[in-house]
Amino acid sequence: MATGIHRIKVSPVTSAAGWRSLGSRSPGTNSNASAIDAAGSGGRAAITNSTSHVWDRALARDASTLNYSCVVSYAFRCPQSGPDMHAWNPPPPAPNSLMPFLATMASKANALSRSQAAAYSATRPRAMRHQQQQRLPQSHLLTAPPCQAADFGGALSVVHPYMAAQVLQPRHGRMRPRSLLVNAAAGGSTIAGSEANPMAMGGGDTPTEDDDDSGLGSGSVDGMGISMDGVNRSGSSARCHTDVGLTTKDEDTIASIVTGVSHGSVAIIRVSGTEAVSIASRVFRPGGRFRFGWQPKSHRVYYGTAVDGDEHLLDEVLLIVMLSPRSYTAEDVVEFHCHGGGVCASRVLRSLIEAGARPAKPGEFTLRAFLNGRLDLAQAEAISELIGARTAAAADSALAGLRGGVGTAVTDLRSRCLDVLAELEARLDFDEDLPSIDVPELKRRIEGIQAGIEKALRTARAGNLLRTGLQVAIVGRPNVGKSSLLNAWTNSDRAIVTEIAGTTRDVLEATLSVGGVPVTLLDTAGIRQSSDVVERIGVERSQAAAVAADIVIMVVDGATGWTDTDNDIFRALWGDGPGSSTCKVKGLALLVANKDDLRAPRPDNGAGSTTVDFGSNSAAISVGASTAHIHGAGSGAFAKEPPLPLPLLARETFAAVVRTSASERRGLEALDAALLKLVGAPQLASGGMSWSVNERQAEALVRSHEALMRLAESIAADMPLDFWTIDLRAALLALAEVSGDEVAEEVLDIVFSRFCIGK
Ligand SMILES: Nc1nc2c(ncn2[C@@H]2O[C@H](COP(=O)(O)OP(=O)(O)OP(=O)(O)O)[C@@H](O)[C@H]2O)c(=O)[nH]1
Ligand SMILES: [Mg+2]
Repeated sequence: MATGIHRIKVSPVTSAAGWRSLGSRSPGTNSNASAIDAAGSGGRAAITNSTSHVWDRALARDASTLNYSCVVSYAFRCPQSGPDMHAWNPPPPAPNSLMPFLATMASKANALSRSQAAAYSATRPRAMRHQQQQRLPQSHLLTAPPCQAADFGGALSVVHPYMAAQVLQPRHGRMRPRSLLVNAAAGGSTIAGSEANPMAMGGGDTPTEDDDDSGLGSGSVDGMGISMDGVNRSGSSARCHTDVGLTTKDEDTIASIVTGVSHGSVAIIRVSGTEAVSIASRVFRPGGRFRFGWQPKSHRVYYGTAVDGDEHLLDEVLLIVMLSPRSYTAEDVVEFHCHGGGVCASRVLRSLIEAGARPAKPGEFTLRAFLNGRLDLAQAEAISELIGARTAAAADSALAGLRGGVGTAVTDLRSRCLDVLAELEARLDFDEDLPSIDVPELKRRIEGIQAGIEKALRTARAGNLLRTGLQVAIVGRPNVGKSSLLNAWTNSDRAIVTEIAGTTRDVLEATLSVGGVPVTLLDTAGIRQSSDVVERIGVERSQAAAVAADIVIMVVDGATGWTDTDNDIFRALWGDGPGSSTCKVKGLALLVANKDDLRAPRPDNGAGSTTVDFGSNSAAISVGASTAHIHGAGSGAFAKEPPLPLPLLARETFAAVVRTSASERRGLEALDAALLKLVGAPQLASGGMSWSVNERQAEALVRSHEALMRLAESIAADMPLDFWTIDLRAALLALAEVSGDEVAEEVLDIVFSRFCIGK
């Protein structure tokens, strides 16, 4: 018994470090600690033996279940009568400040129809089996009148999270990680609720006057990761914090320049936190009619000046106030729009820091947005990707993620998993009451979820290509037209081109977008034996570039064909072919036969055409309206004699031969197509794409998929139901990591450390 709450803290699905970070706060110093203390010690101590059993088991069960359903269960009883009055030690802001919240929950619960209630009636946890005699009908459970203080007391029970999730839908955005689940069942009244999105309580993106005045949405409950902040309504809308307990969210007001450091005409400084307005007021001097008195209103722009502590003028500025929760961080935010160029913004920022703000750490604004429930983790990552996007397709993909693409897909998969879990749990709890499980149907549902995961995983490759791009090294002997090809492909004069062999000495970079994939082209020095020290170093660098590249394009002179020198270069790089111990190149390989314009016309293949012959694994595709053709081929070699006679090893190494004329800018479309086909992303060529999962998300999805595979094995082996639920919960947990509903502090650190300062 002594482990009630603490057992939850170290439950296998919850970051132990996360809970420790909450629990380590000294009791009484803040509402978190008070609430935990009340529930963890005082509350437990006050419960009678028989009820304690229910309490303890129910909490322990729900701690694991709820974690999977974005809900942290926090059952409590209010000190309405008897010794429970003393259970809250020290008395937290509850119950009075909790009442408006509970009233909201009750009215939401009341809104749920009886039929829905009946549908979920079987989902109550096993703990309630012990209460069957006193069990309230579900309709009663959900049609309790709005809560009054007197309604609390009596036996405790916990409502199944699945039902709780149905009871409360956030008005904005998605369900958030930390939720409240309260069910004080006795004396005829029951409240069931789950605080999902803090926005749902205190308003969201667009709070209405009603929201501000109702008093119902003002509180947030802080305990077990749920905030119970006092609400300051002086001029601002409700402030709702959800401390996820994973990364400690400090209460500092932070400031940073959020625009780039390069010279622009405007620089923006963002200040975020509870003191944002007061700190900004110490620096900002309003002009015009506000000169003699200024009470900032949300989402208004004010003109004025910024000053330092000695009232020295620093800059003329525009000030935008965005009060919580209608801001990027969901905190009070003030932005200073200064003159660009660095100096003005730096001086204003310094003044803000002297006035009490703290410099923001990298990614801290977005971290706060995540912690405050403004974004899920996948959306936060999408912001970082959007900022770093190098092509329009990459930006499109990041935008799709930012608008909830990944999160929505994963939420759907999770809710399907939860449906299955609820059914299994119900069989565990009420096996005598319910029909047995339809195993073939269950298998079908699990396969459906697996298919959904696989579909999400299929986006990973294209997403990765868009995010990281490709390094493509162009190698070959001198004078074959490598630099000319780079210039033609990038439509630039980046590289020096002369008829002198050995013109390029160093590795030269140029970027381009190939069907939306960001490509970094590396032009290299022509590879040959040389007594010239500088050229020798250049050749070494060429080889090093080829070794490190994702794709190596070897250029030969298409008019003269494959020569002995080409063969030497090929052997130096690929040795006895890919996979052999002598092969240095790790990436994929393409062969370009340049100077196609100089090639003598052949009866079967006019000089104006460009032919791409793929080796193994390629199907016939046509490349737009160009004259290029890509032929399917047999295994491991060109199906028919390629347009360029090659030794067998070369045929097996290069996935395709592309004929180009750099000087006439021909064959470049075919080169694009060959490159995209080589990396398996021809669909990107059509431009734009939907969301994609990143590496971290893909890894979690793979774990979820594996857990479902284990579940399928458990079913096939006719293992007990308990085993099935273990695997299903593991699958759910992995899915929760994608959106950040359950995520370790270290993961958050890694994700947000990738951001730059000011984001
Ligand atoms: N006719 C014709 N000439 C080309 C073509 N591509 C390049 N050339 C010419 O070939 C010569 C060498 O071109 P570069 O691009 O400098 O060749 P490179 O492979 O970079 O040579 P190095 O830098 O010395 O290794 C120049 O005179 C180009 O004008 C082509 O497609 N057709
Ligand atoms: Mg060159």
